[in-house]
Amino acid sequence: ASGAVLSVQPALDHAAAARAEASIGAVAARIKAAQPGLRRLTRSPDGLLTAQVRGGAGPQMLTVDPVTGAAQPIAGESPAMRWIKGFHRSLRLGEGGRLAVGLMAAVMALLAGSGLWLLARALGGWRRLGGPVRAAGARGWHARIGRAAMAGLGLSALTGAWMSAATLGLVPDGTAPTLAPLTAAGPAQALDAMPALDLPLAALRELRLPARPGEPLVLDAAGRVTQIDPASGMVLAAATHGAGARLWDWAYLLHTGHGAWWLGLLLGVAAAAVPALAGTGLMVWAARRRMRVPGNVPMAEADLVILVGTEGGTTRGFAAALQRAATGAGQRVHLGDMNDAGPMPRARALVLMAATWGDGAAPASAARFLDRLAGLAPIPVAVLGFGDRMFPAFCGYAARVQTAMAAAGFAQLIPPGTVDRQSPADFAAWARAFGRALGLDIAPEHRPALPRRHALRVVSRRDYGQAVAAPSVILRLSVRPWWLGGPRFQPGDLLGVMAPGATAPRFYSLASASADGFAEIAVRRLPGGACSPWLHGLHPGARLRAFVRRNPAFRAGDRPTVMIATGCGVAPMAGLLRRAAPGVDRSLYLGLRDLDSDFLYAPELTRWRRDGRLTRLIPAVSRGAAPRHVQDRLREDAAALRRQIAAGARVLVCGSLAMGRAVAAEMDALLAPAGLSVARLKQEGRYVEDIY
Ligand SMILES: Cc1cc2nc3c(=O)[nH]c(=O)nc-3n(C[C@H](O)[C@H](O)[C@H](O)COP(=O)(O)O)c2cc1C
Repeated sequence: ASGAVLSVQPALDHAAAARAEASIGAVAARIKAAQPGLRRLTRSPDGLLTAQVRGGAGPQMLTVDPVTGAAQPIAGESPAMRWIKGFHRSLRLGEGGRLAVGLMAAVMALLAGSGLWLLARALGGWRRLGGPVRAAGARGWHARIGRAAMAGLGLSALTGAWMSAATLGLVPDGTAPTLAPLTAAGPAQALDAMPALDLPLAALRELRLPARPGEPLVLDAAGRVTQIDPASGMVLAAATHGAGARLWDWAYLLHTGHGAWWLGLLLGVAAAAVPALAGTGLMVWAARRRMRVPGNVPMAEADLVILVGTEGGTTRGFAAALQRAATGAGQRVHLGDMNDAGPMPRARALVLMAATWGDGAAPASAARFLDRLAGLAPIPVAVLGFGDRMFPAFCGYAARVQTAMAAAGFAQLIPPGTVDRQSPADFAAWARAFGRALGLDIAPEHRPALPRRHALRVVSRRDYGQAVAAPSVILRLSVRPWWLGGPRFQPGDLLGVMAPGATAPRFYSLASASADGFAEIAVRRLPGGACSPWLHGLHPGARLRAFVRRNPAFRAGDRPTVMIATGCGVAPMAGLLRRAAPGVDRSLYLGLRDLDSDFLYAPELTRWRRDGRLTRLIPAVSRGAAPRHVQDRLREDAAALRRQIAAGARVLVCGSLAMGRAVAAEMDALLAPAGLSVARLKQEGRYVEDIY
């Protein structure tokens, strides 16, 4: 905090300093004419000129204007600023305080470095360091704030440690070299006529004028200390600043921002991030403590290692049930995250329980697992996938893990299993088979609690598509604000709805953020569906209960975005646009049957097109004179799309499974000439699908 306050000073000094294009000699002459008692002239890195003047009233310090030579007494630092500076340098505790501050700076440099390393590891490598952070809550904020402030904090900490070491005499400081006094002869020349003073004012650090006749002038400028003969104005002797002093100068500049006021402000912002980092760090630590598993054995000592790949956290509940049952059967069990896989010398089996997210992608706690696989010694393995049969890549990530394990030489303990929609029966059946394979008599059971459900009320409905046999409805639902216990969500997150009598929830992409004050979904009526006919029967005033599932991959941010949607798939796109600001290139390829019947969000999209949030709206109308599908439109725009995506645009796709596949194939074809592919973009988190 003290650093953040002090960081403002260079900018203030910079603003206060008048600039002059003149030479040191000319400015010194001007000031000497106005202040005959001038003894010493110094220039701060920010450009403030200070004169020491000896007059009838004794020595005086003045701030001088290099253009006019006018001077005013220095107001002196405010007591508050002096106090803060003292605190910042030594906690106001003298030499011991200095040492403590130096050590704290060194520790901070280590923390910044190790924090960066951990972040790179969590994001999947140094090259992904700039990529999106998926973690939610305090963890996500800790990572984002840390990443933004890391360079500034590291720099402040390293240079601060160096400066503390210098004031303690451990490394050389910025003291200028001293020269042996020489005597000069003859009447003094005018300052503005001396060749040795013909240097730009910006190079000046200090100029000392002779106190007595016969003494030389001493100039510290441009990295050299010189003695100047007042009679000839020529250099008598010179010494350059040593490496130590130059290092000190750099450390001073980079630490304080004196001499680079904008750097000072940036460092100040970074310093202000420290309290935020401390707060979020503490929250992460507390959450970790709450997650501690009772009876957990370290990985290196366990007979059985259970590793979990989860994003939403539900898979962990199943894993804990297995851990408890196996522990009860006398096994020494380790339960941890797939990302933390390491040596397990005593284990006789490894269990991998992995959910799948975002069309076959790894969940957060397993993102790094496959990279670490090469370092593991093969032991028998059992893979259990968690997923949802609604998704095309059902348990796709678990299948990838299974293939990779086999390739790495891990024998299969039992065939891979799957758990659909967190089915307790699926899990119990797999667990019994697993127990038999290990000779354990276990029957673990786990019934996941439904996520907290919120009461919603239908506020309005808009009906579309009857005329073209695609009945769709946009339902706007009231929600309680989150600070009163209501749900928090972003466009693209999913609303889980359980129709009366249904056994499993259905998910709908949200077309609004909780900040909009309502939840909105678009529902296509599927004949014989478990949920959509029921939702289609709801009218304003009707009540329902629903929960929110985060879908952090489906975000647009402020990057150029290519959105591709058909039918009700336009809902999350509308949500993103509702919250978007103009000025970013966004295009929407929208598949529909008939412009007059099933053009959902037509008024909004037209408005957003006009106010600049949506750069292009490209409808693909599949019925009528010239039927088109979105993939046809993509093909027509191939060259432009290739350019945009190669330049970093994100692609978001939402709609039916068939459409998602057709679009991916078209995209692969049009991206190939740029050396890109859908798979590659997916890996970079730049091609995100929400297809069903
Ligand atoms: C946004 C999102 C994407 C999903 N993608 C898939 C998928 O591609 N394949 C699949 O089998 N399951 C998918 N699922 C279902 C989850 O894998 C399943 O709900 C799992 O039980 C979640 O486990 P977790 O809470 O431990 O992360 C997805 C779920 C969500 C919310």
